[in-house]
Amino acid sequence: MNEKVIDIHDLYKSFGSNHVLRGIDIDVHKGENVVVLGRSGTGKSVLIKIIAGLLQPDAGTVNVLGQEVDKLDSVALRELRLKVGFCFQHGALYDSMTVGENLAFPLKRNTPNIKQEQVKRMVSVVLEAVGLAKTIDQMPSELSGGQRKRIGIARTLILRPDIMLYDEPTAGLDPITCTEINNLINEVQRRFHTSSIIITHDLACAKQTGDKIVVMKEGKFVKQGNFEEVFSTQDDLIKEFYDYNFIQ
Ligand SMILES: Nc1ncnc2c1ncn2[C@@H]1O[C@H](COP(=O)(O)OP(=O)(O)OP(=O)(O)O)[C@@H](O)[C@H]1O
Repeated sequence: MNEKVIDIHDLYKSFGSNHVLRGIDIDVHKGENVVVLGRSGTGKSVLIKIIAGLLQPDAGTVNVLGQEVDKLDSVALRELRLKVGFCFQHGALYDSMTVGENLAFPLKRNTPNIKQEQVKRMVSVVLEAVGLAKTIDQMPSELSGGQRKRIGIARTLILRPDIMLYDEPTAGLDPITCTEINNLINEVQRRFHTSSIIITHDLACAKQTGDKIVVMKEGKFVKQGNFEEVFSTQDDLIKEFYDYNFIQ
């Protein structure tokens, strides 16, 4: 786990007078799952949008897979984005397409000459990887919340990204389904050798998926380490966060 796939130093981002990120340092090594834990509005989504090149930083360096994201031209940025998979909170599936069509869509858009046979094969590989092979002809509206999340992950995986960015992967799910999604995140890490940033305010998700956890408050990281290291502290900020999750 030595190679760094994400290396961020002294990152700042404001929207007008709203100073969202105030000097963030973070690195993610190859094959590592890093959880960014923080309450609503602390800037977690802004952070991963900057990593994905969807937002520009105001100051600091953002190196992703050896490239400075904010210095890339549009062609290079597009290429980099293919290697950085963004799993949106609500799956972002097209309601008018079947599951199979939803999965084929990013493949066809990014590799226009791809053969239909190969599309079929890759769709079935990712569907099988998320445990939903039987849903291929179903519409998204027929799926449960947990199934939609799984299909959202499959749709990101189909482009075989090196990095997965998960935005609140367990939001709105019951505890058992949360555990299933957390297991899937770990399975994706093992099977597809991805490195991940998982942003969440769910402590169970952090505990189950995080090789490293960073706790974010008001645009800064206030603590980092493995779960036990982070939560063994008497620090009021951390205790407040633990209490907020009601798992003592
Ligand atoms: N494009 C934008 N323009 C203006 N302000 C923004 C923009 N994106 C985010 N913000 C602001 O940045 C702050 C942090 O938002 P962000 O979505 O990163 O929080 P979060 O920690 O991910 O919270 P949540 O868990 O609720 O998603 C908020 O005050 C939000 O209003």
